[in-house]
Amino acid sequence: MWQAEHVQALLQALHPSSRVCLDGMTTRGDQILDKTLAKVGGKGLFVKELELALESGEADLAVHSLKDVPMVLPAGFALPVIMQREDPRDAWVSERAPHFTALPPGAVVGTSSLRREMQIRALRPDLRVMPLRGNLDTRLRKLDEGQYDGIVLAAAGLKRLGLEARIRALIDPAELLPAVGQAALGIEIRADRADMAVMLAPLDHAPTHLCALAERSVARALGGSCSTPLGAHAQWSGQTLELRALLGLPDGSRMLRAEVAATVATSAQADALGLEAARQLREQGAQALLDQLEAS
Ligand SMILES: NCc1[nH]cc(CCC(=O)O)c1CC(=O)O
Repeated sequence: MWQAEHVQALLQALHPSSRVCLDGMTTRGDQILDKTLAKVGGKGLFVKELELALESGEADLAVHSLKDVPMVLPAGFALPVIMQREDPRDAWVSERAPHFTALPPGAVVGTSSLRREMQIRALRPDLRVMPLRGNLDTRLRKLDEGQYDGIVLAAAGLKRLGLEARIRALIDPAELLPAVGQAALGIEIRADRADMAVMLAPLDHAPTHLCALAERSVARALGGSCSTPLGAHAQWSGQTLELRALLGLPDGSRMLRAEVAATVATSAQADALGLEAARQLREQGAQALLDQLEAS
């Protein structure tokens, strides 16, 4: 809702003679909270219901956390706008230790993300990683009740909801590579709504958009799902796009890394950079890893 209200306010300011209305919806991803996302399975858990509203014309645009948007959109939909991203890092929230690497042996870390679990266990195989789901308040409450020694979640969500004070450490992407699209908002429309694309265009942030395309390209090329332990993070430094990607097993026993950079000005070049990262991962045996993940 914060994200939708944020876009509503920006759009309303851009188009004072229009009325921008909010139609709050929940999705399967919001409703099913007793399972990890990897176990709920299926693509588009956080977006499908919104696409139905776009399809029927009940809604003109849908605001998503880009992280939750599948790498391939269903036919007839488009994602013309990627907004400037918040802090893309993961955050460490704990009263017990200044960082998860400083926890005593056997301590319990909460996260339901296989990407986070893999990277935490690679650095600290002795820690116990336990499932943690629910909205931000629920996750913080479970921590405060003492079920975990610390939890890891996206810094962006905490910052947006004014909970930044809970952050004990912002984790360096070199230690914990963020998810594809983390901390960026994407706006989805029906592909035939050229009128909406024009109205929304000023909300797009070109550097974030290029980063997001590169990150999404590597994930798409590997053909994983939300249960694939995959991280990808791009940074734009004026002209050069730097992209890092990481694929491995949830227990952290195997991790493949790619790092690529190129001068990027167009969407096609950003896509190509993602493909190059995927190629590097495949060269190191990504397919065998993906097959092993699929079978497990
Ligand atoms: N459904 C998971 C999800 N999708 C987006 C965010 C956080 C905000 C963002 O990355 O934009 C989260 C929660 C989390 O990872 O802690």
